[in-house]
Amino acid sequence: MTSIGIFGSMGRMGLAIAEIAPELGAPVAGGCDMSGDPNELARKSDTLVDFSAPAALEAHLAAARAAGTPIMIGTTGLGARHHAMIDEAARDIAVLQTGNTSLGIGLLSHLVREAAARLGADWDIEIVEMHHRNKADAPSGTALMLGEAAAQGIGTTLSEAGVQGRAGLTGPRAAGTIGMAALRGGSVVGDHSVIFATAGERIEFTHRADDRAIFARGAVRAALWLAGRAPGRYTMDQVLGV
Ligand SMILES: NC(=O)C1=CN([C@@H]2O[C@H](COP(=O)(O)OP(=O)(O)OC[C@H]3O[C@@H](n4cnc5c(N)ncnc54)[C@H](OP(=O)(O)O)[C@@H]3O)[C@@H](O)[C@H]2O)C=CC1
Ligand SMILES: O=C(O)C1=N[C@H](C(=O)O)C[C@H](O)C1
Repeated sequence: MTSIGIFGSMGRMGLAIAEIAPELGAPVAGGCDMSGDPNELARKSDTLVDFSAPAALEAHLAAARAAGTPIMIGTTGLGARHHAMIDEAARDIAVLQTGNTSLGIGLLSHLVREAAARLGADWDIEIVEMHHRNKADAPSGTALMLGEAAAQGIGTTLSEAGVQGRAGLTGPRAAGTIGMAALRGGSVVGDHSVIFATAGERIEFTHRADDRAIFARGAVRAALWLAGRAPGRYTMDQVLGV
């Protein structure tokens, strides 16, 4: 049996993963949070998941690398610096990072890319997400993934086309942009809508997460899939086969 070590084990996601992993045949080797030794956890685990915070990523990757243990990273709010660290670690171990481990979002990313490519330049693209009041980062990692998929569909990148929130005298909407808005409140697990709007009609793709179990299941599946893989950076598409 392949054992899983959990970085961020006492958090919302860490607890959900600890509950689901044994049901999927993976015993939990242990967990680690602000206190605890990442190196010890990496050594005693066959595969790792990280649902903690960007500030912890460097230490978690170093521990995984030193132990030669694959790692699935679900933490969001990562910047270019963090992605460079992940690329570097992927030279020595199998690594997968994604802002959303659910099957629904895996499929939705493809649908959004396809819709953006087929609808063409006269359709405006807007992304709205809502999460619980305790979420630390905005926009969500998922919104950024969906934004990147839409940007690919229209032949650009999110850093070129993205517009984060709007306020004040913004003037008319600039053509070819992808607007993003983040709402926070209550206990919302995670809602994402991608809206395609043109004169006289609108298409809306919405995914609603009702339970963190969907993320936990995907994370465990990905971590098990990574076990025994050659070093490299893998994607959730490869795990889900969507
Ligand atoms: N990819 C996906 O599918 C999903 C990704 N996420 C992402 O996962 C992350 C965690 O979410 P969630 O579980 O809701 O958050 P929580 O705040 O509930 O949990 C975070 C955990 O990480 C630990 N932690 C925080 N900072 C550090 C640090 N510097 N070093 C070590 N451990 C640390 C916390 O420990 P302590 O209690 O000691 O502070 C806590 O156990 C977020 O980035 C979130 O966006 C969430 C859901 C799905
Ligand atoms: O913090 C959360 O809760 C979630 N974070 C991920 C994100 O940033 O997209 C995934 C999910 O939406 C829940």
